[in-house]
Amino acid sequence: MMDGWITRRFVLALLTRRSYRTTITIPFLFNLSSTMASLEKDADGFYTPVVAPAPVIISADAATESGDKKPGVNSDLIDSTFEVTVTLADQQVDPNSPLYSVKTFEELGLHQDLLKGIYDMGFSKPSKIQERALPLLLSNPPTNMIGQSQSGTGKTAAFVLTMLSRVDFTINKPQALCLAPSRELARQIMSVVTAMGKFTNVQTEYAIKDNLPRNATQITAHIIVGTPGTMADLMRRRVIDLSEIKVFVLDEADNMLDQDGLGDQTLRVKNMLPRTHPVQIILFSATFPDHVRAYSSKFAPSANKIELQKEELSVDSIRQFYMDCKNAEHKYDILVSLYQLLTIGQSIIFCQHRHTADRISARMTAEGHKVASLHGAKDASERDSIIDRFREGRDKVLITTNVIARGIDILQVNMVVNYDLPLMNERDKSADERPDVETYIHRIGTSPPNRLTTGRTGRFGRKGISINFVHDKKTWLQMEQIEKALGKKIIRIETNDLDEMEEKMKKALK
Ligand SMILES: Nc1ncnc2c1ncn2[C@@H]1O[C@H](COP(=O)(O)OP(=O)(O)OP(=O)(O)O)[C@@H](O)[C@H]1O
Repeated sequence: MMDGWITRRFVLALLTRRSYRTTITIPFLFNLSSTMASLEKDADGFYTPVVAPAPVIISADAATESGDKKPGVNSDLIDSTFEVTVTLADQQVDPNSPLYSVKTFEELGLHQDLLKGIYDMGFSKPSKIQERALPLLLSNPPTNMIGQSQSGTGKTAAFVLTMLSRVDFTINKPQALCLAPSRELARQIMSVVTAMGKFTNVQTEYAIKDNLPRNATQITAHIIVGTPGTMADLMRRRVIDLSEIKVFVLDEADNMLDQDGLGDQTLRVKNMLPRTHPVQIILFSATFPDHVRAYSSKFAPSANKIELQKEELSVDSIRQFYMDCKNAEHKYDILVSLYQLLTIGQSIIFCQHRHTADRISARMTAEGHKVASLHGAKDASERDSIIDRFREGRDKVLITTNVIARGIDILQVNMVVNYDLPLMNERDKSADERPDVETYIHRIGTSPPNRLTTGRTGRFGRKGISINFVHDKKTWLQMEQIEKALGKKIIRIETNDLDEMEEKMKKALK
């Protein structure tokens, strides 16, 4: 299913392409209408529209900034063509107030220890989304936030900074909770918490499987990052004292709220939050399909909304290829023949099933290739060491399932292979064989290498390519649907001409 929002953006982008390149701003009428009407789930589980107040929409300019770069830092993140749309919850306030935009971290009035942490991470100034999101996230009284921007635009840093700045370090109780869809992503987020909080006294704890002893009685850490099932369990057993919780963050929020996926667990966590005082709810994701978008407004009521969109979304796109394999077995042969290319940088191979990932990795290993496989059936410590080895570059090829399709930030990854295309039925265990376009976007990203970052490939202006394997009419049609939804041609590469294949790919990676 394609997010209509992205399709509309695409059409709009085509119509207004010149404007995007200038400082002219374009109010997003489509978004206006989608935020004005939210949906409510009725007893049968269907969504019906309820009318919400019209938002005030302000747009930041779309100018590309120049100069003021700190060499060696992720400057693409800072200097990018962009469009930010802010929808303020409080319609009485002046949306053009400079209070709602900052150009430096100093303007945010952060504690010196936090500023030190930020600079120590090499950040010289806020990214585009941070410029607009941070003043809103940090303002008092705390207001909920629903934020959407592509992978790698600085969302994690924004919500981590919010959690850290709201913690009272003199109180040894949990004060911020953050949920992510996988332990790998929770660990990645925690690494940002510890890096940014390096000069503070922040205490942290994981709420991920097998991290705490079963008989753990009390967590006193200030910030807890985890996955929804384990977080809910620790809350239910009162291992987490909730009395001082001030912030509740969902990363990859659309995934976390999806009724067919983690939605129930996430809701359980939310329902256990204290009602004695307000808790700031922060939702961030790169994608918000329409049905989740509506639900998210109920989950985080009266939220400020912020969206950042790069002009290239779905228009130019990352280099995407497909290979027409003869049958399922031929996919394996092709993958093996790609091995040299896969190890130029690092690669992630996505499969539909855990057993496929294991089978391919066992066969490739037996044939002398060095690959690793990671999926949800592996035990916790094994998962940690596999992703750590991959992060450190000790393994170059990772064969996996959708478990790490979202949010994993590994700079060296420049190739993604969709050994199996992502399908809707992987999300909801249904018989729905339509392609899952959101997951596809998360797996590979969809913009060209010159955007600030993409999904797993091409982050920070590095080049990246994706290759889709199709092997019959059904898979070909599924890929065609993805192609149509993204509005970008996926180029065929012959599977019988290895030299041409290598040449094309090397050229794409240059
Ligand atoms: N202000 C900044 N200046 C420089 N680098 C930054 C800044 N903010 C974030 N980064 C870096 O940019 C990269 C992407 O940021 P971050 O992980 O916060 O993005 P994201 O939008 O959360 O991505 P994803 O959707 O994939 O989780 C990280 O390596 C981070 O350290």
